[in-house]
Order: sequence, then structure tokens, then C-alpha cells
Amino acid sequence: MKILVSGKGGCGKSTITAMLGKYLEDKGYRVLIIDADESNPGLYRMLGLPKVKTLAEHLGGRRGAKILMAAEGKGELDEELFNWTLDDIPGKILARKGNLAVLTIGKIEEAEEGCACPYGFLARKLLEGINLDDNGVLIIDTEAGIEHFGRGIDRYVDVIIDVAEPSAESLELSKKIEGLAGSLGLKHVLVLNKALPGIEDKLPVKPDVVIPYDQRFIIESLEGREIRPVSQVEELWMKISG
Ligand SMILES: Nc1ncnc2c1ncn2[C@@H]1O[C@H](COP(=O)(O)OP(=O)(O)OP(=O)(O)O)[C@@H](O)[C@H]1O
Repeated sequence: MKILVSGKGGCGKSTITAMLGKYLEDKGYRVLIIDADESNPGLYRMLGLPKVKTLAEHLGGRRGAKILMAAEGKGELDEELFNWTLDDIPGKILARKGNLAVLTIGKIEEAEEGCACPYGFLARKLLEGINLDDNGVLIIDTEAGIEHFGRGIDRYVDVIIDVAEPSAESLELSKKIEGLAGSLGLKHVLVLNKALPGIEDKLPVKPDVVIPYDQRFIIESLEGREIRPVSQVEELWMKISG
């Protein structure tokens, strides 16, 4: 199963990715989290993992990714390059603890110019090439917004977790994500995160899962502690897998 997590900036994509990853590992799944959000230092902290080399660094940096992208354009890319199972992804690009691992696509350095296309390309090839068995779950934490939909990553996922917070802007974006999921024939699960008491009655849509606003997330983040999944994550998994 391949799951894409999408939503507005700061709505809780990484928080939900990390909680679902931990929950599933605890249930006996082998979990690979792909960090495709280049401005995302929180995911490693939430999972208590050290940072390791990115996939882009492994392939020669942004330049290496661009060369591969051009090769694909000319039909000359060795498609075997990304044909990995969870067992043969190079260890140096995996931050791993038990049956949960994180792989980061690439970080755009401050001095770097140009678009994020080479990293989008790598994410797409990775999702296309990776082979999961029945026990494997891949969760891709995307950058804020819906630009990544244009990079073709969505072609290789089964489910979209659409994370919204209770704001008009976030819900507006979620509506677009639902439309994109529908046009791609993907299962769409709407999570209302940071929900305040009674707020659901004021929403124009009915979320599939509601995660309350909880200041413990903020405290854990300030104290640099690992995240602990909330009980609603089980409900989220039922909606995804049911
Ligand atoms: N249910 C919640 N209640 C309170 N705070 C929350 C909740 N969920 C997430 N947060 C906090 O909101 C902030 C943003 O969360 P997170 O980093 O997961 O969002 P994001 O969507 O991944 O952000 P970005 O778009 O920047 O990658 C964090 O400080 C996190 O601890």
C-alpha cells in the first residue's frame, strides 16, 4: 500500500505521517516513510531518528538527478535503478529503527537556484520502482500545497490522506485535493486536524477522521521528544484500509 499525505503548510502532515508510521510499525507492518518535503526537519525528531544522506546526494546531488531526468526524457534511463524492495534500498540513505525507516528525497540548499523538478522526478521514480510485499506500507509526506500532483507522484499511490485544519484556506485546498483524488481514481481520506470542540458543526464537509487540537504536540516538539500516536490514528488506518 502506498499512501500520499497532502495539505496546507503547517496543517499537520508530518505529525500524521509520523503517527501513522509508528502505529503501523507497532501493528507489525514494515513501514517506509518518504520525506518529499524539503523544508521538513520535524519528521526525524518525531520518529527519534538521525538524519542520513538523501536520495539526491546518493545519486550525485541535484546535478546527478538532472542528468537522470534528462536520460529519462531521451528514453535512456536504466529503469532498474529504482527497482528496489524494502530490503535492497541502500542502507546509507535510510534512517531506520526496527521496521520503520525514513528516506529523504533531497534538500534544496540555500545557495541553489532552479526549480524542484529534479527532486520531483526522483520521488516519482522511487514510487514507481519500489516493490512492496503485502506487509509493506509506504507513506509519502509531501510539501505544502498541490504542486506535487503535477509531478506525477500520485500515479503510483493508492490512497490520499488529505489533512486540513479548521481554516477556510485549508478546507478550500482540501476540496481541490479531493477533486484531484477523484479524477485520479484514488481513495481520499479527509482528516480534520487541530480540531477545537464543536468546530465540526461549522464545517462545510464531514471529515472521515477528527484529531483534536492538543498542546502536547507543541510541548513534545519544543522539548525535541518523539511523537506518540493518538487513538484516532487507528480510526484513520481503518478508513485507509477498509
Ligand atoms: N492536533 C494538533 N494539535 C496541536 N498542534 C498540532 C497538532 N498537529 C500538529 N500540530 C503542531 O503543528 C505544527 C505543524 O505540524 P507539522 O509539522 O506536522 O505540519 P506540516 O503540515 O507537516 O508542516 P509543513 O507544511 O511546514 O511541512 C507542529 O508544531 C505540530 O506539533
